[in-house]
Amino acid sequence: MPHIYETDGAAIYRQSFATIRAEADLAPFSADEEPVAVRMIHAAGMVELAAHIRFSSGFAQTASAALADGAPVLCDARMVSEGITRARLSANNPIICTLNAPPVPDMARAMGNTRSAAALELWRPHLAGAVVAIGNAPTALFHLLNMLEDPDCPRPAAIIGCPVGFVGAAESKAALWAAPPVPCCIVEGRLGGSAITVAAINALASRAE
Ligand SMILES: C/C1=C2N=C(/C=C3N=C(/C(C)=C4\N[C@@](C)([C@@H]5N=C1[C@](C)(CCC(=O)O)[C@H]5CC(=O)O)[C@@](C)(CC(=O)O)[C@@H]4CCC(=O)O)[C@@](C)(CC(=O)O)[C@@H]\3CCC(=O)O)C(C)(C)[C@@H]/2CCC(=O)O
Repeated sequence: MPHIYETDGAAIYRQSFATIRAEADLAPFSADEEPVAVRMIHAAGMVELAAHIRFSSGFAQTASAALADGAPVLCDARMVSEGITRARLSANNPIICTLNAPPVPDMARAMGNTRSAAALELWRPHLAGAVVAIGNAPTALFHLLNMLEDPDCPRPAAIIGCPVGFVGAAESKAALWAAPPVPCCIVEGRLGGSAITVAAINALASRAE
């Protein structure tokens, strides 16, 4: 007997989002934040994620407006940069991931840091007004926060800080949340990851359409 399953992509999305809205506690989110949270939950397949998502005041509006204005999206990993749905970005926004740029391994050795962190040094010319999407590397988020301690470092418009894992993820996000240099979104604790981060960008980009 062949397996019977839903084959209509739009119907699958409709059913997923209806399930999330029925099962997740979305009450803490504003009207601007809710579609972003729903899409992050969708990417994680986990309605309990809702309890760990935090938006600083004005984040969703600021990030959406920056995307609508053509802000670059700066990504820590290729998994993030490749996941962004280009068609949702109405302003042909540059999507930049410097992780695999040729100088990065030498820079990392010289800095005594990871490639993920060293790659952010190449963001400097693109940082002003950008939307930052960190979905993998805790060291990238820590390094960004250190860069932004310098008042001369250009400011991004908004930061999605959702690195995942057991070493530095919770701590880097707690540091961002404790003193956000610009509006930000985090997933508290060990949870996070590239897919959740991409989902947030894709939701914010859709709002800008
Ligand atoms: C310590 C690292 C962690 N990586 C995690 C999870 C995942 N990483 C994947 C992949 C394919 C990549 N991770 C690198 C970014 C690589 N990962 C690291 C680093 C060693 C250090 C980062 C940090 O601690 O901040 C980092 C290398 C570096 O020097 O910066 C990656 C570049 C490694 C590589 O392939 O060379 C690569 C990114 C590729 C890209 O997209 O551009 C995973 C898919 C794991 C796998 O391959 O099995 C997975 C993806 C998770 C996600 O959703 O993004 C952690 C868990 C973040 C971990 C840091 C914390 C910890 O608890 O260990």
